[in-house]
Amino acid sequence: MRKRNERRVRIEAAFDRLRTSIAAALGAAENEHARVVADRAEQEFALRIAQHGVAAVRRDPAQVTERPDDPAFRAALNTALREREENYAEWTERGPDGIGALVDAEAPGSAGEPWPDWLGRVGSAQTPPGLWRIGTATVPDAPAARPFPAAVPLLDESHLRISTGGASADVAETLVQNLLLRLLSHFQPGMVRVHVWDVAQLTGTFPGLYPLTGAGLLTVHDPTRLDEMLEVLSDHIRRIHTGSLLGGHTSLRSLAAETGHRSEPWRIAVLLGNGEALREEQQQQLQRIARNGLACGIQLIAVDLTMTVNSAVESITLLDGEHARASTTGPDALVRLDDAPPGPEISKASSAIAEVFEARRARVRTFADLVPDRLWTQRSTAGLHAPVGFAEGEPVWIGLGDASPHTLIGGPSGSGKTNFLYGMLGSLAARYSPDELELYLLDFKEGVSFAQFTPGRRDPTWLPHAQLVGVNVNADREFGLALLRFLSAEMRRRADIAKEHEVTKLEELRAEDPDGRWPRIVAVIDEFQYLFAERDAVSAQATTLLEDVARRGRSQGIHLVLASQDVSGIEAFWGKPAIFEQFILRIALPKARRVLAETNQAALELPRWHAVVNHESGVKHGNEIARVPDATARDTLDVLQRKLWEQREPGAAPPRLFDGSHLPVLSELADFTALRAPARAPRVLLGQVIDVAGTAAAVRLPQSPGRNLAVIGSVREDATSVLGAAALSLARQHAPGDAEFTVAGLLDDAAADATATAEALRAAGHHVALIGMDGIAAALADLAATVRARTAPRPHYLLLYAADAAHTVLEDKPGPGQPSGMDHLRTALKQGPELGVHVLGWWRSAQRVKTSVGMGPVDDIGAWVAFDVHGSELSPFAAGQVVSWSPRARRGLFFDRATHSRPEVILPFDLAAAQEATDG
Ligand SMILES: Nc1ncnc2c1ncn2[C@@H]1O[C@H](COP(=O)(O)OP(=O)(O)OP(=O)(O)O)[C@@H](O)[C@H]1O
Repeated sequence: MRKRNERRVRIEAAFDRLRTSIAAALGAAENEHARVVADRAEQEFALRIAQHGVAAVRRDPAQVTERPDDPAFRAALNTALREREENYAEWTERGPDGIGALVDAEAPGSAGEPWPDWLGRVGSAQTPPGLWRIGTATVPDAPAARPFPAAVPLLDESHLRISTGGASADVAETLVQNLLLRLLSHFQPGMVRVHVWDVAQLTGTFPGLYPLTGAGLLTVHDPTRLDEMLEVLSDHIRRIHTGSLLGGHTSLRSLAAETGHRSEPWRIAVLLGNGEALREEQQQQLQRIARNGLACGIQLIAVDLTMTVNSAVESITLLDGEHARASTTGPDALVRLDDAPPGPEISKASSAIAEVFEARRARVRTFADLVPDRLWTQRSTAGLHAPVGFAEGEPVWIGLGDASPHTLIGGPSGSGKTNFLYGMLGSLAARYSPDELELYLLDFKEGVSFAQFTPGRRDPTWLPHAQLVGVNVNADREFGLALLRFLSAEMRRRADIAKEHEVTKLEELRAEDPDGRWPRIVAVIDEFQYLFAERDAVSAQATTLLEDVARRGRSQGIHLVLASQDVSGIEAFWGKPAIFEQFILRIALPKARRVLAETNQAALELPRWHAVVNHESGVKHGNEIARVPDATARDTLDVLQRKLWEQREPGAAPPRLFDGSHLPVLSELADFTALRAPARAPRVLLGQVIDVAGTAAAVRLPQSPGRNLAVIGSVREDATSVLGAAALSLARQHAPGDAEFTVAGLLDDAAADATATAEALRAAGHHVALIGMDGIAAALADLAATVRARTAPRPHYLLLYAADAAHTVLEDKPGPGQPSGMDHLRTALKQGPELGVHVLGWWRSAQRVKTSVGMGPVDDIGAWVAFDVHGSELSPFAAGQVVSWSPRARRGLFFDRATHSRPEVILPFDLAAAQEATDG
């Protein structure tokens, strides 16, 4: 952008210099006049020479004197010539060459070179040159009338007005046709579209360009239907303002500078008038088009049309069949217009352009065509733009930004929704670096569709933009909540920092903090309807969070992409227009229902592997139909991913993978490896919370009442995993000998687990008493005695593997009036924690815990993890609150009175894998 502006300033300055040096030269000649008057004999002549112009008098002295040999005349003429030379010296020396060099630089290829060098060759440029050549100029009054090229700025810069003056209409037509040929030949075919309205004739204008009509590159409007053409142009302006330019850009040019591609062709409207005024309403409409058109790529070339425009306009006035004056070269330069190429050459060139355009339109575009030549060149400051498919060979783009913050994608199973997402993600990831775009990808479908973005055994690459990938989460709706919660928190964080900079939006924040890293975030949730699958607390929370992110994400650069087989049944959407309305970009795959507006049936007629892309909330006039390339096949997205991966920052971390079908491995968890001895209030890891960071679920065991842990449930694997993880984490937080462990295996089935735990603790150097059913009563009696005597010398952890299995044994009293084993257990539970004695026990049902701890409130169990226990049985353990929990395989519910307001779902660890890892 800056470069363009500099270029423009340079061009304007050069032309200003040209005009002022010519004007100065002429002005100086006028001053001369005054001086000469004082010197009589010579003066008389000098005066008349000045009046006629020195060049003219030299050509024809008879204008001034009948005696050209008169010494006074000669002296006056010589003086005038010498002074003219002096005045023009700077221009003569530098002017023509300077302008020549400028035009060379600013009008490359077909914009400036003679037609034999380019006519017939099809252009490929994407960005417009600053100048377009019209002919050769000279300044006749200059002492050495050296020629220099004459050119005008056009596209995005200014309109052009041509007056035929004394010349015939043909001359104007040739001039316009030359310019059109230069324009059409410069760019990739299709980038320039021409509309012609000729008041004088129905056909016959620009016959050489006719081959372009069939391809739709040239539209000739009926002389009586100017309104129609003006309406077409106005429509384009309206559409561009409400579409492409909604994201805050004021022109297609600045948008293109940002996105690296021109999203709309230039439309050149040639109006050939006859000098008569247009009707008032046409005049007004034309003025509106002139005013707003340049920003939207609409360029007027008006010949003999009386109109006042208050936007940039250059003008050319024809003088005769060959010459003209142009506003860029000023009134003193005479422009000899370039000749037209021969007619057959013009037709041939037009046909070539039309053919290439048709071929482009017809060619089969693949995933590779979605990938730009240069990767990671776009900046996401104002939004994200990427092509997702093709219409008639040309890319169809999507935009995520202030104007269309979020996307809803619908399509029944097999319609290619996942494939569409792949194409879209690939196209975005190829354009924006990971510093400009971060991806959070979540798939509720069974299967592993997004897993390919994480490193795997066969393919170690990953998508560097991906921060988080969640697969097989259909049973873990909480993971969807976790993602929404994360987005909501990130949104708040961004808003707070923006506020510190006294701005409100990400775009402004980026301007204020140019060195900061502020990527846009795209969060994709495939089959998001699972989030709302049940009428429960998860759905309710999801609705609230979704509303928050959907409404406020826009200004913080956080974009949601929600995809679903069927959006019709999602109450959260239909019942909450406030959410739905934020999803302005709609993508409908064949047979998708309700993604588009109700009256918009486009998806029903869509052929296979096509999509309706609609940036206008699904209303019909926003439909763009795109053919979607295959992004699922081999050598498509996988190849791109490898390329992007190779470009990643050194040290970049792979995305976190949450795979609902796998359990986390304790030894791989940063929360585990960070545990250190000595710890005053050890952190006991029990499993993993379902959140974006993969945080461990942990309880602290300070020396205070109630800090015991109950694991409740009948499934051995789950319960022993929690106890094992707890023991291993405690082992890391005490130096050998600083703590005591008693591990009680009270159930045959769990004996091996208890032994494994004891061995792991011993391996870490700790003192462990491993006991069975026969030793439990004595061990409890000892522990209770220590507690009662308040003499516990060091922390002591009692790990009970199936505490309830010992109930009968513990209920025995050694003698009348003496406390039972159960009494000792209760003493340890109640009074132990404040002395550093903690019970971590597994009970096989909620009722059995109650039997152990006695009736009344269960204050002594400060934290618990429950597995196959129904929510209703758990409320006494959660301070009486209603616990809604339907047990599911390999998931537990965790509650810690000290930190939780309500229980949360956790995944137990896969301890066998941890063991293998340690062994390995
Ligand atoms: N544009 C396309 N061109 C060629 N093949 C495609 C295209 N889109 C999808 N396919 C193929 O069609 C099949 C189904 O596509 P995809 O998995 O994307 O559909 P879906 O709508 O996500 O279905 P589901 O929800 O059942 O997974 C895949 O085998 C994929 O390779």
